[in-house]
Amino acid sequence: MLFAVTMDVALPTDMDPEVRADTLAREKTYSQDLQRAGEWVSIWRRVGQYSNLSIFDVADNERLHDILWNLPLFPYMTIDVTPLATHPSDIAVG
Ligand SMILES: O=C(O)CC1=CCC(=O)O1
Repeated sequence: MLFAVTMDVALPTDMDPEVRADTLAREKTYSQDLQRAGEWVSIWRRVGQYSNLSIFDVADNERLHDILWNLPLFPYMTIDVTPLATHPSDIAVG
């Protein structure tokens, strides 16, 4: 199942710099492991925002929820999920 997910990040301005650096490093590793596994298909920076738009290809809603819930940055994110269906005009479909 394909999903488009936006993640808006709002880190506390008074966050301890070491905690911030550690959280961001863990987020990167977590994301890249899932990209290598094929579930996190792509990640794009939304221009001018501390936000990304990502495409996920996962087994079901529960798997996506599990992935998002365990993001190291989850406590500092506003997340929006859009389930995707094939468009009949997609030339890859015919
Ligand atoms: O968009 C961001 O910076 C947050 C994020 C999600 C995965 C990642 O590596 O960074």
